[in-house]
Amino acid sequence: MKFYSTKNKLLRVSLKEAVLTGMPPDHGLYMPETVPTLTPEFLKRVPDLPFQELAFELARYFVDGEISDDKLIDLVSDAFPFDAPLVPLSDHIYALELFHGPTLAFKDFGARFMSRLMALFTQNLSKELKILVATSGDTGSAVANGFFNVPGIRVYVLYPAGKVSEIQEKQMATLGKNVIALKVHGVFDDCQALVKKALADKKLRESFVISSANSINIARLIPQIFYYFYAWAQLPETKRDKLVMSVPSGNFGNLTAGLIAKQMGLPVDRFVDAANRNDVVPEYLQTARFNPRPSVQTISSAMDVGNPSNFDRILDLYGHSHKAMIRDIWGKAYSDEETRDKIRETIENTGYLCDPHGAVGLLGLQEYLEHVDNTATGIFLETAHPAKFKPVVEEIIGKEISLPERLSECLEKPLLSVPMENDYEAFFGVVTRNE
Ligand SMILES: N[C@@H](CCOP(=O)(O)O)C(=O)O
Repeated sequence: MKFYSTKNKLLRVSLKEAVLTGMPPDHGLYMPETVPTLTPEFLKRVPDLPFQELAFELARYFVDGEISDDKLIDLVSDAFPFDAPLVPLSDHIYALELFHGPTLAFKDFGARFMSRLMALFTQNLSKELKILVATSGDTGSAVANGFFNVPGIRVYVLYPAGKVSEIQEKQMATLGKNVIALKVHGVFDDCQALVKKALADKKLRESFVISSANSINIARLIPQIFYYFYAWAQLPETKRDKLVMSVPSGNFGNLTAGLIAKQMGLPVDRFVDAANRNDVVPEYLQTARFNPRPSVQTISSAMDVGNPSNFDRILDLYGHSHKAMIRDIWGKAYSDEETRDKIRETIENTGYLCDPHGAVGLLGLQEYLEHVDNTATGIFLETAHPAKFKPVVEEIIGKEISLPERLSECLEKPLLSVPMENDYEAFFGVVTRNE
């Protein structure tokens, strides 16, 4: 399988090159040259496959010819020692819990797969690999955890000062060693712009091997395809025919992975793009105008993205046709007030505690099922554990929630982050410094 740039379909590279460079030199994004189509026989087998086996079977299409089956089996077994259970909230609404990994967010799927892939691809590399990552909360923690202590790799995590939860900050900024946390005076989009500028910087590229662990890197998206199939497979057979999946969205890597899964043959009728007040994509879906703008802070902070990177991939998947895109995606944005009410109402009515991101997903799903199509079964993605947003969630439900042990461990440790201005020269200086 080769990967092309969304800016130039003639530019084709191997998976290794796509993963180790993160982004094509023309500032596009890498896409698989063909989206593999699954046979009906394969789909029939999917419900019988444990997650790791399903991950192996699906990953094979993308790593074709570059990683042996033996190595790939080891990679997926090591990357995914946790589950992604589907939890019913009613007879037609289900939560896909993606927070059972070490940092309690869906980003663990992408970060752990990617770190192992990169470790394989850099085995004979004489230089250190520098991974640059911008985060509004969850990516940073998952990447820091996934790459911590990996020999030959140094990670630079850029996060916006004061705009991630206390727990997220502790998760990414207390590790030290090969994980350098940079607390940037700015918003997430500033961090992302610094990373993209560095990836395109010829001077840096000449001296170092540089890549990104954000969802601009195709290695983050491939493993996210797996859990869409796994979710569908966990539904009772009678409910698998007409499915709607609601994806809380920020940088749109998660939704892009779902759309690729649909093109591969996942029987999903439509996706819901559930957004917070950072609503440039729902706005595009409604108006056909894409108007990126600075992000605003919300209680679903990991989705505070004003210029989502993966929108270009979604455009590419639909041949830049708005008409084609809205056949597959319906989008809506929700306020913090609506998110708070949804968390409160859901725990009161069903006993299920959503995190703010999952609550946005549930809001979108319920509105879709009530007003667009009431005959479908719905799954919303519960992307993070509610304890990651403890103060916000406790204030909403009016009672304390306990912290899973793997979260409380890092709370005792001191923050090691380095403050940094939103300034490329400052970032360049940090990345080029000899540690
Ligand atoms: N939601 C993100 C923002 C970065 O997105 P990514 O999917 O491109 O890594 C976060 O939690 O940091």
